[in-house]
Amino acid sequence: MKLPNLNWVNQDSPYLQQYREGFRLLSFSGEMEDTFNRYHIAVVLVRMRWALLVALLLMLLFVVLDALSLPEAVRNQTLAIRLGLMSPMLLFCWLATYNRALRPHLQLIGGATSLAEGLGVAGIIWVARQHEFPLPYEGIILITVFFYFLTGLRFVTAALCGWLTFFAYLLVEVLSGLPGEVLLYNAVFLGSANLIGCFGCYFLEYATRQNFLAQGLLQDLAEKDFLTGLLNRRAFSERAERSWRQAQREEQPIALVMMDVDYFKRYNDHYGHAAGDAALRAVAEVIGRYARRPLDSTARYGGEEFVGLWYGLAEADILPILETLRCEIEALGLVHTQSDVAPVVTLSIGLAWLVPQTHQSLEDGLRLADVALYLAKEQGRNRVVSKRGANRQP
Ligand SMILES: Nc1nc2c(ncn2[C@@H]2O[C@H](COP(=O)(O)OP(=O)(O)OP(=O)(O)O)[C@@H](O)[C@H]2O)c(=O)[nH]1
Repeated sequence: MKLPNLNWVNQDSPYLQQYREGFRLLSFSGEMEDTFNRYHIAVVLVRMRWALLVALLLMLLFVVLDALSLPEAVRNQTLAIRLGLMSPMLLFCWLATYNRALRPHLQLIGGATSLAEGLGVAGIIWVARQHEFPLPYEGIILITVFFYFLTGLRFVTAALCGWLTFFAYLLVEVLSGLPGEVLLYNAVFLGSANLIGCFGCYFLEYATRQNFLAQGLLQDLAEKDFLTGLLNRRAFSERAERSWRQAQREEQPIALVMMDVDYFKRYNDHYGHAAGDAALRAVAEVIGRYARRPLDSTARYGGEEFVGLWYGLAEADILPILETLRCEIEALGLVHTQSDVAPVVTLSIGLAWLVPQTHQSLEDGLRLADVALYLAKEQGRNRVVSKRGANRQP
């Protein structure tokens, strides 16, 4: 798959790294595999549901067919396998697709169900051979196609089910004394069905993984600042709006923070643009570590300016956090001989702390944070200045 403009994706994006590493063995590294599992289940869920429902209906059709056409001895045992093992497993798996708690385990449940179906058909063939009833073996090919293409099983699970069923069938026929040349033909047909299934299933899963990475890359391209990997201004505004409205509903305080690297123009002029970029990345890496909760966010606002939102913290709690952040930037020790404040890169921080009122907008909050930042610059830089919004404390 060729994706355009990957240069504009943040180079630390895990999706980009995985894309470059490749995934021929159908496995992603670390946490990404877990994220993919959730994505994959969401992608195949509807197909899986329908496949299981159709399989259940077909099973009922075969029950009727068996009841009408098989001799009694074969019929009883066959119906016991269909109604005692195969149908309940299909039903359980189908119901599991509707249960949120079981959904993460659908590969396992689907694999166990598929194997039960495969071994069930092999069992039915065994029963028929014991009573010398000429039952056709093609049912096992039907089941094999079902494993690979309809159940939504991933390659490894589907292949495991397919080949275990294949060997179970061979064992049944060998023990039943099927003539060698017939056995050879059947084995070649069933083996071919498995091979076709393996190829198809591999490429299906490969394409699903490609789509997953492409979606991740597009999302990074749309939401992340390509230099620092923090959220960009637009994505920040979206998230901040959500947090802002929630704070209005729940009457919770919000800390809106503007941060600006001190004397950064001089830094650029003295050390060069590349060094400036590296400094911005280092500063952003620290800032990004300070917003870990779901409603908090930090972003690059533009140039050497960053913005942050912390939800539900009292002013007395957010101030020490920002002070620690400021100290951590100083402690990076990025030498800046041109700065009037310190011999290293420093950060000025403006905090607007407020409980958003219904008449106030996010822009009002950001303006207040900007005023606080201006004061921080005016008062000597490398400091945190706080401005409280004109509202009551919760
Ligand atoms: N290296 C690099 N520099 C950038 C980037 N974006 C903006 N800048 C530079 O950041 C500098 C911002 O300078 P000013 O806005 O004058 O502010 P300052 O020099 O930091 O001064 P104070 O904010 O008053 O402390 C400019 O020189 C921009 O060229 C970037 O992505 N990379």
